[in-house]
Amino acid sequence: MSERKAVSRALVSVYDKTGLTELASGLHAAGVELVSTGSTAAKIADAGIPVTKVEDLTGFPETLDGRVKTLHPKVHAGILADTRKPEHIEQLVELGVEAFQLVIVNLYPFTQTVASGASPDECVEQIDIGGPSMVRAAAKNHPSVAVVVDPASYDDVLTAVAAGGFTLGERTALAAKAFQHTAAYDVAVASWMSNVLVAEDSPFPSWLGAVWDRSTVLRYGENPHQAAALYISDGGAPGLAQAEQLHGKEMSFNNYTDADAAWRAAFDQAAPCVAIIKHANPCGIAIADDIAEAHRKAHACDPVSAFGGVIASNREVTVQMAEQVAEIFTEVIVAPSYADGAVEVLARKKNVRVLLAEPPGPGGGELKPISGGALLQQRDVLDADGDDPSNWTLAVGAAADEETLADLEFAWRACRAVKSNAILLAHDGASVGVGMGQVNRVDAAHLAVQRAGDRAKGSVGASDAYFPFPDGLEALAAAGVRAIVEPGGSVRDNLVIEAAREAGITLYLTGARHFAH
Ligand SMILES: NC(=O)c1ncn([C@@H]2O[C@H](COP(=O)(O)O)[C@@H](O)[C@H]2O)c1NC=O
Repeated sequence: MSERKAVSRALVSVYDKTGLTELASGLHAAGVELVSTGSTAAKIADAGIPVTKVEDLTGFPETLDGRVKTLHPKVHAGILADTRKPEHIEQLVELGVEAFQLVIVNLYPFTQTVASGASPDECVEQIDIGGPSMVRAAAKNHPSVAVVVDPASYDDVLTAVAAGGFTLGERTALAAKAFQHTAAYDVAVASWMSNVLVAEDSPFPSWLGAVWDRSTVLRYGENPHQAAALYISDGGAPGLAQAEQLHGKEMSFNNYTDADAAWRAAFDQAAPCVAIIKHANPCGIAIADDIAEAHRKAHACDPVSAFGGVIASNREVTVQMAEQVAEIFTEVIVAPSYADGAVEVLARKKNVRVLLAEPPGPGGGELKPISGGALLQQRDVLDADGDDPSNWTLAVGAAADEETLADLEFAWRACRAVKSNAILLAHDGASVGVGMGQVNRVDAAHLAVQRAGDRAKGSVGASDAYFPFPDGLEALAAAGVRAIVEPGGSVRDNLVIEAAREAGITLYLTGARHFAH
């Protein structure tokens, strides 16, 4: 273990004064001399703890509304002197500067000020300059100085000081944290400056900076030879990545991607809904008045594929639903809450991962890496005019009755959870046949019909994009599908509509498309 470096002098300058008095009192009791800025020094002094004001150290008043407080060689030479070098120590003596071994700083609340809707001038005033300068200086000089940016670490600071100071390993880890902190701060400032303050006629930011914190190292990635980890975005809306695991084996990479798809699919429906996902595609989606019933219907769509599936529920999981799930080999179940006793029922299976998550947040951007760059798009949400049946165009056939229209709407919303080319057949609020991920639409139609079997007859169908030729619609009609909803917009729409007329089925056009690749 590396030698500890004793702390005899600390510079403390904090905006967030949480735990400050206890920290200062502990440091003072350990014989550490304290130097502090304006209101930090005032709070320490009010607690009866001796402290030197930075102005007394520099002989220069804090000025320009606090824009200049610690930006002074007497402060920065004291932080930056590499005390491993005798010549640095000699220079400090010549200049009458004393070294710091500990720097404790937290920064002006820039992000919170922007979020409060403050004016540009007020936001600019909350860009901390002196603080990051001290933090970066101390972090650079970690062989000689320990730097602390998080009030939650104050107990550890007092423990380390009492133990004779920080080890080099501890100082290095603190320095890395400190640079992460200033980098994240600068990402926030740079994003605001370049994308908010500099007005540009584009819905997309001219500059993208992101901060991700590693949450968990996963056992492996999509395949066992791929290493993988889960990261959480700083400041983003909470979702599946922050889910609390209530039971079961460690989540895998594929569990996360499937659970994410299931989560989105379940919340695409307003009624109580259960989505069962395998390999990012639904093998069952259903709605019902009761969540256990929705699960029964979703499972019935394709019980073979639902084996080892990932289940999402958009309502509290009841004990009854848990009893049903416990009968089936399930990899993951995710829900916004669990009724008393439901987790215990699920936990009868040792391995099933039981997750509690916040419902998916609204809209936002979606970043997709490609070689050499990334694509950014708005998240696909089901709120286009064309997603509302009252805006659909009846292209041909008898207008759907209330029940049929409800099924068509369910199918339309469920279909967008299916990888394209996608055809989904539904009956009574449940998928009965799903044709997913085909490289042409007619094959997706055949697959949906094949999976539905006898259930295709009398069902309704949804297509995530238009039929480029009549053949896909004809395949559905031949299997007995009685009403279809699709975006329309093909140059051959007239042929598709004619095929629907000949088959005697109802065809609605939405004008909206929901590809999922
Ligand atoms: N200008 C400076 O020289 C300067 N030095 C330190 N600060 C910040 O002032 C705050 C502490 O000030 P006070 O102790 O007055 O509350 C800290 O958040 C610190 O990061 C400064 N403020 C802004 O840049």
